[in-house]
Parts: sequence; C-alpha cells; structure tokens
Amino acid sequence: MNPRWPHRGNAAASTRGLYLLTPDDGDTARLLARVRAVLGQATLLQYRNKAAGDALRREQAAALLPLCRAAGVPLVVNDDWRLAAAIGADGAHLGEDDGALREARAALGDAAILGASCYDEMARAEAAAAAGASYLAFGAFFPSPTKPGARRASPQLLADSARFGLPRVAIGGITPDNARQLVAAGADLLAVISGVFDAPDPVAAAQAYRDCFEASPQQPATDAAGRNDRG
Ligand SMILES: Cc1ncc(COP(=O)(O)OP(=O)(O)O)c(N)n1
Ligand SMILES: Cc1ncsc1CCOP(=O)(O)O
Ligand SMILES: [Mg+2]
Repeated sequence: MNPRWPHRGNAAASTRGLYLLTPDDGDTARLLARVRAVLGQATLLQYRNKAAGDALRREQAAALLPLCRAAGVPLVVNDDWRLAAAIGADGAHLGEDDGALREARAALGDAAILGASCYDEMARAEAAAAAGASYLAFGAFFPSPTKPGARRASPQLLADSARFGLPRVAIGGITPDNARQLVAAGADLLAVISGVFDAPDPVAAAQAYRDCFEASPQQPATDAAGRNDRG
C-alpha cells in the first residue's frame, strides 16, 4: 500500500469524491459554519485563503482541524507545508510557487498527503510523482469564478496521467453539470470552491458532485488504494 494514501493506514478511506477547498472568508466563525454544513459530503478538505495574512491563516487552519477530525475528513493546507506541520494537519498542497515537493515530503513524513499542481503539464506530473506527491492535480478545466486567470487544461491529461498510479484531481470551474466528463476521463477527485460554497443550497450541490461518481466505475489504472510503482 502507498503509505501516504489512503490516510493514516485506513484502507477503507476513499480517494474518490469531492475535494472541497475553502472560500476566502475572513470571518472564522462563519467559515467554520459554512464548512461544517458540507463537510460530511467531502472526501478531503483543503484550507485555502488567498486573502488572509499569516495569523488569520493559522487561526483558521487550526480551527478547521477538529472539525475535520470529527468528520473523519483529512485536512490539507494550501501553499504552506510549514503551517500544515505546525498545526498537525494531514498534508499540504503545493503549486509552482509554493516550494519543493521533496523538501515538504522530507519534512512532513511518509504519512502526509502531499498534493501537487500540475496545471496542463504532463512533465510536471512526472516530476511530482517522482518527488513523492500523493496526488496529481490538473486544471483549470473550465473558466473558474474563483481564479479567472488560471491556465486551462484538457481532460485528456486525466486519462494520460493514469500511468502514474496516483489519484488524479481535477480543478477549475467544475459544476455538477460539467463534472461527469472529468470523472469519465479519469478524475478521482473533483476539487471545488464556488460550485459548492456559492451555490444556493451548498449541501445539495455537494451531494450532486458525489453523485457524479455513482454511475462511473473507477478507471482501471488508479486503484482505490492508490498503489503505484513505489508500493
Ligand atoms: C487540488 C488543488 N489543485 C490545484 C490548486 C492550485 O494550486 P496553485 O497553483 O498553487 O494555486 P493557488 O491555489 O495557490 O492559488 C490547489 N490549490 N488545489
Ligand atoms: C485554485 C484553483 N486553481 C485552478 S482553478 C482554482 C480555483 C477553483 O475554484 P472554483 O471551483 O470556484 O473554480
Ligand atoms: Mg499555491
């Protein structure tokens, strides 16, 4: 079994489903309430706040942790593996400006969930897999209300990256209506912000993303244990 995934040796833990990312919300109590309402629908939660300073980020990440523990949902911290380590989160997500995956893996240990942004680049996926990433994230697949400038990727990347044997994450402008084509192409996790948190009924929206996996069998090259060539 890949020691980094599923989480904490829990072989029953899923690597498929809804990967919720938090919206930028400066009010911690309100953020917690928004997350609490939908956390039960999520496979994974990422704390992401691009508007907050260091102190607020630490406060919010630390406040989300007990919620995630109670729900049995791993917490991943965006951008900052040191913050993830400091609060005892389950992992970190790193993009091209967020430091070296190898350094993060060495610091966080084998059990951590370490996500890597691969954008629209297979070469980046190759390097991330070799550097110890737990999952590979591609996108944006559609125009993103949250990150309008995000570069765009083709669903074909999801299919072509099956060979790495790691869970594949799709992100960017994903709605319950456009999600199925990504799952059919091989996405294991749908990473979503606005589609849930800006929906009139966030719980129903979150459920609608989960439903996208119901009728779609897992693609053969990525098994539920996330096995890869490194065991
Ligand atoms: C699951 C997931 N995929 C991609 C990203 C984007 O990371 P990055 O390119 O570093 O951009 P920011 O999120 O930091 O704006 C992500 N956070 N999560
Ligand atoms: C962080 C990130 N990276 C590419 S698109 C995006 C934002 C995703 O948010 P939304 O689901 O609202 O498009
Ligand atoms: Mg980043």
